[in-house]
Amino acid sequence: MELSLKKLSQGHLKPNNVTFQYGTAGFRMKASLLDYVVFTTGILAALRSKYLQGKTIGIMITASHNPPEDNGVKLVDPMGEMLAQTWEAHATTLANTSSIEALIDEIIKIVDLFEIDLKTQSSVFIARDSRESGPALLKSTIDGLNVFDSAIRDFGLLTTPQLHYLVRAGNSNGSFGHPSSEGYYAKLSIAFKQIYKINGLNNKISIIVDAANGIGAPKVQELIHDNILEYFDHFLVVNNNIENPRLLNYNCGADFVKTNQKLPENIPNPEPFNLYCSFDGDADRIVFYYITEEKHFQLLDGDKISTLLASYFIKLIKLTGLDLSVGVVQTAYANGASTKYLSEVLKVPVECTPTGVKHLHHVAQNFDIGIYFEANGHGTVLFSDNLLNKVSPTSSNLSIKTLYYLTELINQTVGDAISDCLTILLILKLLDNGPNEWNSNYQDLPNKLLKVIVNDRNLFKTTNAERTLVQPKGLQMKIDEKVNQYPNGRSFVRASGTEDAVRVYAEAATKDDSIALADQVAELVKEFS
Ligand SMILES: CC(=O)N[C@H]1[C@@H](OP(=O)(O)O)O[C@H](CO)[C@@H](O)[C@@H]1O
Ligand SMILES: [Mg+2]
Repeated sequence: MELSLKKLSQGHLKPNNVTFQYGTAGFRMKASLLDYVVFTTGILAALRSKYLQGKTIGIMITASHNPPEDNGVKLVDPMGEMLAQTWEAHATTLANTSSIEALIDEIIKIVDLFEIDLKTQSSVFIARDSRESGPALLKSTIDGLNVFDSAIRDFGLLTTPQLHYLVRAGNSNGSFGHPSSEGYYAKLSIAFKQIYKINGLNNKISIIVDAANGIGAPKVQELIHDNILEYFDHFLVVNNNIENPRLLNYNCGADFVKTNQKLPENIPNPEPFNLYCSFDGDADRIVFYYITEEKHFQLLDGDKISTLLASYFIKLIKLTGLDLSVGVVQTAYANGASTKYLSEVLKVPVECTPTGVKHLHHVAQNFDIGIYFEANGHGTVLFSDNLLNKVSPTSSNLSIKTLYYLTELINQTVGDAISDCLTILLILKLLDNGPNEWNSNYQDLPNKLLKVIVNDRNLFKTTNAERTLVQPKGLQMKIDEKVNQYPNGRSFVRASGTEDAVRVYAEAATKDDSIALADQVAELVKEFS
């Protein structure tokens, strides 16, 4: 190991004065700083695979919705989940070693701690999004993997959820689907066709997809054009230019639409009540939207997606006659009106977790149907083994059959813009709803999200799923005083896990109040930092 490490580490140096942290979504920052990080992450992926008796681990090189000059890397565990939290610290430690000797020491510590048998062959699947820096970072990652002579399959350009699917398929002996892009398309499109056909749907589907000029563009086109185009009246992908990497996420994409609450660029002649959706740069997030007769923009975000899914699954479960639990998991950023609608109207249990899909995913596993979405559109539905044992494609009950195919259509490893898109489009048809009916189930409370730059965001510590500050001392009390001045007021403050900033969220009965409350809380944050 030492010899190959010395040889392979040449050219990969830790930049001075930077501290790396495996955060909410792996490592993410300016691509120019990442060479050493991807090298050490390659090493860690190989170690993790060896530790798990040679099961395949995934490496995704992406910075999602960040600007084109950024990049990042995250690891995928064998069942398609995010890297186990206990290993995040080891990823951080390796990335912060500042000499080969220190790196060797840390590797040996991990090998000893987990009693890893280095003779076990490691296996890794790797993919990247469309960023310009991707190929060079891929090469450095492979150098890291080769320190331990890993079996590597490079899948080239993929969406993040495709890689999650492939890793799980690669570890599941065919029971999850074929471990190839074709296997992914086949699984989704077969389920889509079956749901459409067995339910006797005959209205065709229309959708315009804004793909953020990211990798979702060619992938959703491949899936739909090659497999299910005959079910669409109108299917168009805009912002589909991945040839010019500078356009990625620029004035388009899920994050732009959610943050600015307006149409992305390049939507041709927007028509009232047409349904649109936006992916983010690596296609693991989706938000929908439409415009009204008066040309008002209406956002159907992660909270609206959750509520649509919950109301549909509650109806479906009744028709199956099965005894199955349904629950929804949100974060503190979920609009208060959505939480109220879910618990008071739909009467489903709603859980709140800290930000980051790994937290939501974990809690969603407590239900037979665990629906989780962050407000920004990242989420999916998980189905329990109990449920999977009760559904079958050969059932004589149409609802049980439909439920079976939904478990195939929905990517249970992670939020998946393409899979979520197909699922929502079908559910709208099954409920015979248009975007306006979907949007009418509750009205969002006006809200405002702000970023405050502070000297040290680590001073801000929270509890109660990030809704209450415990540090700096005294700040929470001041926030509560402000909140109490506004009808339906709610506000909380937390340090971002992906950016060097503190986020302030506020909602209130009117737009002006939500802005005023956010501004006042932001002022308090500055005072206390
Ligand atoms: C308010 C917000 O949207 N936060 C995002 C953002 O996390 P922060 O820890 O807030 O920076 O990026 C995460 C990773 O993509 C995503 O999971 C999360 O929802
Ligand atoms: Mg993303």
